[in-house]
Amino acid sequence: MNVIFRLKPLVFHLFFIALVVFAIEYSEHIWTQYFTAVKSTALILTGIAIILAVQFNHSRLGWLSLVLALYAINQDYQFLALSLAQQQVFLLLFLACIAFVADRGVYSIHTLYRVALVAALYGASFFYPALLSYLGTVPPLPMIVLAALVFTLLIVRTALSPNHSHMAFVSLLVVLVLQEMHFVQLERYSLLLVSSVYFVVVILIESYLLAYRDELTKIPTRRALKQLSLALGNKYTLAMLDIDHFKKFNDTYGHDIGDQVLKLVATQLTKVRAGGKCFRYGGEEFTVVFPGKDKEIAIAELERLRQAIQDYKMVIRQPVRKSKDARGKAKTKQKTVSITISIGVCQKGAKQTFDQVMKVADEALYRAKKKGRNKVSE
Ligand SMILES: Nc1nc2c(ncn2[C@@H]2O[C@H](COP(=O)(O)OP(=O)(O)OP(=O)(O)O)[C@@H](O)[C@H]2O)c(=O)[nH]1
Repeated sequence: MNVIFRLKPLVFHLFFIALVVFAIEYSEHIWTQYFTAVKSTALILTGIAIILAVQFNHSRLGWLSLVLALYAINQDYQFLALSLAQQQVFLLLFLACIAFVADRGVYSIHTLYRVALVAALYGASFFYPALLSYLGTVPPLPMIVLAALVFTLLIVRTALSPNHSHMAFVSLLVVLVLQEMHFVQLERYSLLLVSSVYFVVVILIESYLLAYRDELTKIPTRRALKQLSLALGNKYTLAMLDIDHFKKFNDTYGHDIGDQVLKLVATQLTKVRAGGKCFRYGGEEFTVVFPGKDKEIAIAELERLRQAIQDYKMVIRQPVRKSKDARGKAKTKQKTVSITISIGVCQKGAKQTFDQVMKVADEALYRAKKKGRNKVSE
């Protein structure tokens, strides 16, 4: 179930690339008159994709753009000395490998490793037909089998680490297979156009998420809160939330369990109703903003959240010191703990700036702590 949830954004990727592919395919007859313009546009966009990939540390998408550009240019100049089948094998193998290496800076030794990888895959695809005839199998079945294998690998990789780059690899593979099966018939430069537009979008989305979404809790960051503050009207209520005795929790159970607590609280906060928007302000502090809402509505909702977090029983596994089970593994015991949060609320007053509203909410939070914690204060 969790795996399906992780792969959910892949549907949007496939939908987006299908849209771009079919839009280009169905307008290709118009474009053919301007083929030189299509070529130049595809190459320019590939250049932009590569520059963005290098700039925003998405080198794998940069490498993929470069390989696709070589694949397209090879149509005119045949410098790769590979048959069509060999080129397809090369692309499939490259997709499989690039998904399993990390994004690395271009000005590092890793660039040499990537060049070596490309050279090794070139060799592998060169000898692929010889290998097939040695094994006695007949194309094109092995190509489809290879594609299915690579597809499985990419899906596993995406499920393990569901980022947009991995989803882009899967989507591109789907397009290549559809192309191979003649469901779509894009010119190579049109394919390059599709992939470069797609990669630019993916790099921009990834960079946006990096800046505006918290890596640990996956909720918007303080920077996103600042952004929202510029768009808020004159009426809103803001709450500052802080986990109680979090330092003690960290010291007792360790930083990893502390991180789990942060994730748990964030998950509960994302269930906020009444139009509330939650943010990780920093450390163990969160902010919830209710645009257009009076504080009475916000307080009722915050009370509900406070109660929900208090009622949630978190199970912690702790190693029992020096005890081992029959297989020699360290024994663990389970413990259930409750987390509580304190909340300070402020409704924007006339002429109050966003920073002033935050300051007042922070002072209210301080009072909630003083009153014994696990409280909403205004
Ligand atoms: N595990 C983990 N701990 C963090 C993170 N960010 C901040 N902290 C810890 O949060 C703790 C904050 O502690 P304090 O500010 O003293 O507050 P507190 O212990 O919650 O006490 P009260 O707020 O008074 O109830 C510190 O120990 C930080 O190390 C994080 O991302 N992960």
